[in-house]
Amino acid sequence: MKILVTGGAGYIGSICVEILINKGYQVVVFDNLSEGHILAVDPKALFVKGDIADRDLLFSVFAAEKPQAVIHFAAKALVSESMKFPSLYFQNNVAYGINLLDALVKFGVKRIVFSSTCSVYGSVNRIPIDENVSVRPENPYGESKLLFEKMLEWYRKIHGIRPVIFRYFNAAGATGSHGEHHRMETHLIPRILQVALGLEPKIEIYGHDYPTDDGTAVRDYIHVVDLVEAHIKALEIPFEGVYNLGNAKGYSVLQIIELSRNITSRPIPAVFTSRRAGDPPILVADFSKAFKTFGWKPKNDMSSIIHSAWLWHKSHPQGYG
Ligand SMILES: NC(=O)c1ccc[n+]([C@@H]2O[C@H](COP(=O)([O-])OP(=O)(O)OC[C@H]3O[C@@H](n4cnc5c(N)ncnc54)[C@H](O)[C@@H]3O)[C@@H](O)[C@H]2O)c1
Ligand SMILES: O=c1ccn([C@@H]2O[C@H](COP(=O)(O)OP(=O)(O)O[C@H]3O[C@H](CO)[C@@H](O)[C@H](O)[C@H]3O)[C@@H](O)[C@H]2O)c(=O)[nH]1
Repeated sequence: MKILVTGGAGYIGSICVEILINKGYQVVVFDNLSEGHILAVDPKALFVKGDIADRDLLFSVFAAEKPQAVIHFAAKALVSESMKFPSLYFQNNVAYGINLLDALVKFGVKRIVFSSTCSVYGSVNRIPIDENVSVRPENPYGESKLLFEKMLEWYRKIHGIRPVIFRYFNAAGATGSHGEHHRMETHLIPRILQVALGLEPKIEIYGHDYPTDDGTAVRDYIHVVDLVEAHIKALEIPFEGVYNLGNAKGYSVLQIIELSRNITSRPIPAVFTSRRAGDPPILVADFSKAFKTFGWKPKNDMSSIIHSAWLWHKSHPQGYG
């Protein structure tokens, strides 16, 4: 089976490509390298440097390669950036995405797996969050993902596309060869590990007045390999719909720092600063719909997530260079 992976040079996409190739899939990666890295792309995949804004190039790749399914990771994916530059998010994640949806229709590709996010929920009263909780995004990033979900639903009704929408909670962790490397790293775990490696002096904790046990924000971290397993199931089993993917366990920023100190045996200095705009206080998944529908559940706990990330950061202190 041949799969087109948009954003396959990025963090989650490159690990998905690695695992797809190991399982014997043929893979075409389509990525503009705005954030991803060519060295993150498995050499057994066909790599096309392109932007999903480029409708002609995208259509020519569909015509030449005839993929049977698409996994759509390509996106701008930072909550904080979206609070400064909403236009980037609506353009990249919504407007340009229309080219991809039209390509599915034109070339008769029915299957698309879409990377959505728990940011569609915003601040919620009920924890853990299941898929029936009302969606009220609190940042343009979450809104842009919700808009793409809605477009998928219309293409499903009108064109018979069979979408699977995965709302990931916080992806983290690494494989032996692939890990998280963003040019301007903003994510909590890689930043903590940069401090552990001595590349940064301290970790800033954004906010200590949240309505949580220790006052810092709580997230549900999910191992990237567990996320990828759900995508493989979506290629192998004909289910559709919207599914939360998380660990169903919340960890505060302080708890993540403490666990990282234990795992790395490094001191990891930390300081409190103000809240980051757009960040909800608590996001924790109820993933029982995914379990009931296609038998998915995460295998990795918080310690193994941080441990795998630590091994990768130690062996790749400059990431992909
Ligand atoms: N990392 C998380 O915790 C998380 C959580 C929820 C959802 N997601 C979603 O998962 C997906 C992957 O996230 P990630 O953390 O790997 O991000 P990433 O930034 O590492 O990867 C995104 C990739 O898409 C590429 N890209 C961006 N815009 C493009 C365009 N217009 N045309 C072609 N390529 C383009 C980038 O170069 C990059 O390689 C995103 O859609 C993100 O919204 C991520
Ligand atoms: O230096 C830092 C970095 C982060 N945080 C906090 O740590 C938590 C996690 O932040 P981060 O790792 O940046 O992830 P999120 O902002 O939660 O966003 C990620 O997780 C979302 C799902 O929750 C995805 O949709 C996004 O694409 C992905 O970037 C948040 O409360 C941040 O305020 C800090 O306190 N200090």
